[in-house]
Amino acid sequence: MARGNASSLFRVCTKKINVSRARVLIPNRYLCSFEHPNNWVSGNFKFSLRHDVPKRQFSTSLLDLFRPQFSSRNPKLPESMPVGVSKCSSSIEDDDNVYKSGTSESEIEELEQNNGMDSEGSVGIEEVNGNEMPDEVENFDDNGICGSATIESECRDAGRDRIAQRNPVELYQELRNAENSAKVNPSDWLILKDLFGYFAKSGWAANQALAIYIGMSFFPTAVHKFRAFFLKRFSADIANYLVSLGVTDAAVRFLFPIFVEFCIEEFPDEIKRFRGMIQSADLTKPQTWFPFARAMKRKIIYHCGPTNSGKTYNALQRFMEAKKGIYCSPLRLLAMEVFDKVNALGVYCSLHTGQEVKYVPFSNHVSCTVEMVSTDELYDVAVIDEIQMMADPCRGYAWTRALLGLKADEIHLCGDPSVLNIVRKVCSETGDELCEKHYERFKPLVVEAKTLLGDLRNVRSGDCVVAFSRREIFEVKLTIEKHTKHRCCVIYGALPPETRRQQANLFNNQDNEFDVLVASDAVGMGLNLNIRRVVFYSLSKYNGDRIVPVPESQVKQIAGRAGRRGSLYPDGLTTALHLDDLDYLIECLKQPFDEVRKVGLFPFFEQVELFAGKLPNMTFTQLLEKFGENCRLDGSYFLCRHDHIKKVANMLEKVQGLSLEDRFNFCFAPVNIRDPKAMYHLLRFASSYSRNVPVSIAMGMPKGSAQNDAELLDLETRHQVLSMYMWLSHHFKRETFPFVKKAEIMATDIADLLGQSLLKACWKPESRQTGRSKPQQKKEGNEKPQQKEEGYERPRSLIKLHGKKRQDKASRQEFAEKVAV
Ligand SMILES: Nc1ncnc2c1ncn2[C@@H]1O[C@H](COP(=O)(O)OP(=O)(O)OP(=O)(O)O)[C@@H](O)[C@H]1O
Repeated sequence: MARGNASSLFRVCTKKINVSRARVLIPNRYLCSFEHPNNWVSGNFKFSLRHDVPKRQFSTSLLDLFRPQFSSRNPKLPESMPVGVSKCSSSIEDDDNVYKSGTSESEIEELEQNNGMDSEGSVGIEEVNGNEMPDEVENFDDNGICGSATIESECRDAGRDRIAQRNPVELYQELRNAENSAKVNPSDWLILKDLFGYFAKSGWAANQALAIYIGMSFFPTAVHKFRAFFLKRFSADIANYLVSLGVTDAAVRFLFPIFVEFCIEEFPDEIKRFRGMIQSADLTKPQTWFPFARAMKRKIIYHCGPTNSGKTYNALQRFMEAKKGIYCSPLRLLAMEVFDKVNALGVYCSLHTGQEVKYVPFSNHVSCTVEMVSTDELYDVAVIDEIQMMADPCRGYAWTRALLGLKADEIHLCGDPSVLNIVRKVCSETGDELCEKHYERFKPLVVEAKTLLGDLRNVRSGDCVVAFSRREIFEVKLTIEKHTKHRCCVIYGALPPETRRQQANLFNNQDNEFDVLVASDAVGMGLNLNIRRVVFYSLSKYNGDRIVPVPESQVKQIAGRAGRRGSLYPDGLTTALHLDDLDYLIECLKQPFDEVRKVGLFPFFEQVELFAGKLPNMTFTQLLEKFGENCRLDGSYFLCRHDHIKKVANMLEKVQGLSLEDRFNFCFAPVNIRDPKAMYHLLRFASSYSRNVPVSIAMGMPKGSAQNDAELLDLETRHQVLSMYMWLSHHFKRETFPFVKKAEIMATDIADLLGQSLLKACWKPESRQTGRSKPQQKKEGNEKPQQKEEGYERPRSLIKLHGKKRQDKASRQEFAEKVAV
């Protein structure tokens, strides 16, 4: 089931044991529901409990309310009302699947025979008309002559009306008490059978069934059993009525309340189970998860502006003035920077990241990564940097948690305006006071129209060339160093923070030949760099699935790194390598920030544990899957992506002896899931941990710095494994990870070796996964990648390709129109 779909399906307000009111919030815009039998209103449909039904959580007496709407005669119910059969669930299977489970076709065949049909299906009985002619009915035509056909049809209509108006609870009781079904002719029988097939596929009915906790996956089985029940017991007048409606939404709507009664009686266990599961996957009202923060009177100060406008500087001033403060960083690297900077200014500050805890004696301040924020401690001032990361598909939940849960009198948020509106909304829900401070860039960013004309020999001192893959970064470095006098530092995500800092210092320092920086998008946050000009090598990147244009917000963030106040180059410039990309670059910088409508959430372990209690015998991976499908969220939140968590969970399924909590925690370990070596080590760590034996590092130090790219990749992996070991030692029993000190030393040494290796790196890059080629961009038309004689492949402008595609389409259309004329 689509996650979004499931998440907002319904909310049921319960009152003690009985449900007094159920609100069905169905994302189907066509779906109408009712508050009053006689009012055709779109809105919520109310379930009211019969008080005479003891110990029942639901009753469809409430459905009396909307019985009239099921009548085809209800003038307020348009006959052709779009019921909006939605693609509600993958579990609404096709007919075959539906009827495979539960009662078999042979049972239905038996019923067919009971219904007077021989094996060939021919009629062997009289036709049934269950409606007795009402005595008082007299029907005369205009000439005063009694017309028997008219009377008959009128009587049938009256009978149908009676059925349409009847209480579904009574109808259900009648069905239940019936011993046999009435006899109908084969064509009517087929209609009835088809009707149930249609019912099982009805998105409307499946969605409505959720209100009584019949889950999407159970719905087809429930309908199937209901069909068997109904076909064994229906009365002639019900059959007549249904046949008159045909295989239509109106017939489904008529049957639905009877179906509800049937489900409540037949499936109490399934209903209870599903209800428990849904309630335990409730992520609505996340502000209520932090009662202590809610009890405080917090002041939120939003420092809102583009990059390089002094937001963090001002927030940090308040942080340092406070008696007790916390700074929450998006990166380990930035947490380290603030830790160093603040201590250097004489404010004792500790450091707390996933991998390390550096406690500075007498410190009241802490610089931490946002995931490590404590929502138990009290602070005077908290700073949450890069608050727009609340909308990050994977890590957004950490910012949301920090904003909702921090117990601080004053919380400073630094970020661009994209989440301003949603922060306003959150503050109105939490009751916090919000104060907005708007900033402008110190100096405007200037776009250089000339570009590098596709030639990397045009780089200049102070340039930062931005590429979006490790391979491209090394290709660019190689080319620049081969064909110019410049030397390049590199910064990319897989490098340890220490190495990134070392490379940044090398670049910032004017007393060496390293005057050009080649970096990935990792340069967009955290580092203070003396960049004169940001040059985009390309404006497209691989998003894990395919190659896409770099999002505007990211282009802005990266370009904004050029020209920092107080640096050698206070005036920032930006451009692209190719002229083709210039338009897109300008467009991105011109665009206002997109407004974010939803921010991330992820359940705490306790929530997953509660959920697991409702679904025993499920693997952890299945649990995560189910949680994702069934969790409920308010409109301003989304459930963060957890593919990587599921991948780790899946790998760890075979490890016996891990508790649910262990599994949950292991899944958050920082591991590159695309690196098989790192995954292997994680599996090894978990296996040792589960056996309660000391977890060994089982990895030696390399002999020296890397001589080629394969060795460089190996160093990167080794550092990641050590970093993971350190992380685990802080999240699990320390004694099980006794070699953490050794891991720290090794990690520092490897970071050094990486730094040394990068200084002399002049080799062709390799792929981390041997045998897996890099995703190829599909060739368009006759365009061939231009091969520069110097030996690097000219990156093709995806933006231009998109433009060209549009142009081609337009000219093809034009041509087709001309031909048509
Ligand atoms: N009032 C100030 N006095 C001195 N230096 C300042 C002042 N304000 C900002 N700076 C300096 O300007 C640079 C940019 O400031 P800051 O990092 O606060 O910007 P920002 O808007 O947070 O940017 P980003 O979003 O890129 O982090 C920093 O080097 C900072 O030290």
